[in-house]
Amino acid sequence: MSADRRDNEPLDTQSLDIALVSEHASPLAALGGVDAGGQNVFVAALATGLGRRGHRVRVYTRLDDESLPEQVEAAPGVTVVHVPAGPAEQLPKDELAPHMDEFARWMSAQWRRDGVPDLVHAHFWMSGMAATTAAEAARIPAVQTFHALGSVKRRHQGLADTSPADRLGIEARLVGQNELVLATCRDEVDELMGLGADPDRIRIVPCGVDAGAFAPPVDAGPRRAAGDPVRLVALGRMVERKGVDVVVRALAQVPRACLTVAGGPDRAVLNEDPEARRLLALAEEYGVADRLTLTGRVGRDEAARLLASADIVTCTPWYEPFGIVPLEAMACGRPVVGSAVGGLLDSIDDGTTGLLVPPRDVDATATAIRRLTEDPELAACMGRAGRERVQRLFSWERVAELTEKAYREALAGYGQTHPSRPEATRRLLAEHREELDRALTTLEDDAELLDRWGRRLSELLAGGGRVLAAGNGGSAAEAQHFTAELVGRFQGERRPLAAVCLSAETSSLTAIVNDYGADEVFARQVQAHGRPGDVLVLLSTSGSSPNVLEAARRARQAGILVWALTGPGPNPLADLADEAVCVPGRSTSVVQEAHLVLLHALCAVMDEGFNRCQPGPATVPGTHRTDREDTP
Ligand SMILES: O=C(CO)[C@@H](O)[C@H](O)[C@H](O)[C@H](O)COP(=O)(O)O
Ligand SMILES: [Zn+2]
Repeated sequence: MSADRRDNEPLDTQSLDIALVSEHASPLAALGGVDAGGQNVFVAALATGLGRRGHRVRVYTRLDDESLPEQVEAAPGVTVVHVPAGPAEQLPKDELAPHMDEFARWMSAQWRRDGVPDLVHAHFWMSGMAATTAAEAARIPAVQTFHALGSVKRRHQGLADTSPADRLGIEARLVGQNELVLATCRDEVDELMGLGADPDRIRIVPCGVDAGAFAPPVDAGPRRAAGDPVRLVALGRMVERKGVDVVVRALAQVPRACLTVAGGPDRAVLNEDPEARRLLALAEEYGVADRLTLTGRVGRDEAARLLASADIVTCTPWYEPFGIVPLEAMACGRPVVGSAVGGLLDSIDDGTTGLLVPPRDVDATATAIRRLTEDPELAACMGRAGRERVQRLFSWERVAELTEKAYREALAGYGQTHPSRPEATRRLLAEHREELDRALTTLEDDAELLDRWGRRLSELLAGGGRVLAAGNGGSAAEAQHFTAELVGRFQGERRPLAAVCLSAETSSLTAIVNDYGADEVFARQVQAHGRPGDVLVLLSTSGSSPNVLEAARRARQAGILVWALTGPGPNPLADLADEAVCVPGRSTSVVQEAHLVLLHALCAVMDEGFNRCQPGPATVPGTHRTDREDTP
């Protein structure tokens, strides 16, 4: 249900209809318990959390297997929608961007069919491409979580970065297009500002951890006898930037420690993995090979058990957008030695729940590990503080709550800058009225002149003289409106008066344009119909239309009085005319409307003067209706 349709419900409590877009990372992978990446877990936990808070959540993810149904009810209030965009097969992430337009079109059509959500929240830059396109068409706010930024990846990976070349530009554009950008940590806020983000439109919503699945061991007996080796655990993908080599090198300086590295490909093929081989070779080189174990891929339960079994969890990446492992380690009640980068700066409370060390600094890493191994009390205390910290700050419930708060702010902000259609029209009318009001107020300064014109007209017309009027476009209509008031009647009965609208003479106009050129259209008619002493009323908002200026010149040559109604002065027509009223309106429409008010006022003054010169009803034979006051 879109916000437009619920204007009466308070924005801070109504349940929301939310679209999450996660183009490559389906929450079903995480909800099904299959090994899933960080974004799958995040989107699944967020969707479930929002569903639990009473919102309707639709998660849009790419159909990458044609046997999948279009929609899956994934959790209470949560539907996963498979979007056909590109081939229905798994594609590398770097090949998905060209399919995002199709993704947006399909999603827009589905919204038209099944209801437009209140807002859309995209995860990762490519989802943002689809989400912002669909949001703009549906007039709803878009919110973006990048999870990882191309600029950071490029900085750290250089040529090894295989992202599409336009990723950085698109991320910078998304930063401006979204109502709010959700950063997962303070470090990301700085990165976003580097991309040009307005700090007022960034909110921090961290990643969360399931402190039920990741928990300290139930058996809390004595962990380690004096002299037992210290157990270090590192968990993560088997890639160089995770910096596990730093810990391998540090082992040489921490004689009693052994390191278990979990993650990467299946154990069976681990020795084909380049990073695994590099680590093993390094361990040989440093003489610590007997203290290094690589387990290969582990499931979630196994990962939780491993972390809980550690004395210290190490997490020493070169860079890390957020980093979920420190949260999982803290949830397991373990102290963490982590690099002082990215999200780790927020998740690890340095000196309280773990120790931060500069990235790629072997000596500092070894020192930190030794400090904790030499002081098991401190390590235990940090472990307890870590668990308390994740329960307080990094629960998925809190993530859902912070996200919901951001959504409501996005909706309120969007409501200010993108009012609903009737509201926008109401504002337009109010602004127009104000401008018109200002213009009409200044007309009161011209009361004396109008009065003079009115009296002059009544004398002229009573004495058999003639009024000519002309203008272009809207002003042509005003001119015609004016002459109709004179030839017909304005408010009361009187005889018909001689008034000709030159811009209403279609045959003459076309013939003159055709035979003499556009500048002559009014001038030639002035020559034809005007007599010395007559009045020519010329209307022009710009005061500079050549055909109107030419008419003014010709009239003055013929001894015809020229009165001009124009927009803001000075202008050429006002200069050429005998007298002019220049309306100080900014818009043409206000000037035109003010001209009509002026002409009606002129008719009123004229009628009043005319009736004084020639009192009594119309003297012209023929039928006339007295039940109507003003025909035009
Ligand atoms: O009514 C409008 C705009 O509100 C137009 O038709 C407008 O009158 C035309 O563009 C005229 O050609 C403008 O001429 P002028 O008022 O500058 O002499
Ligand atoms: Zn107009």
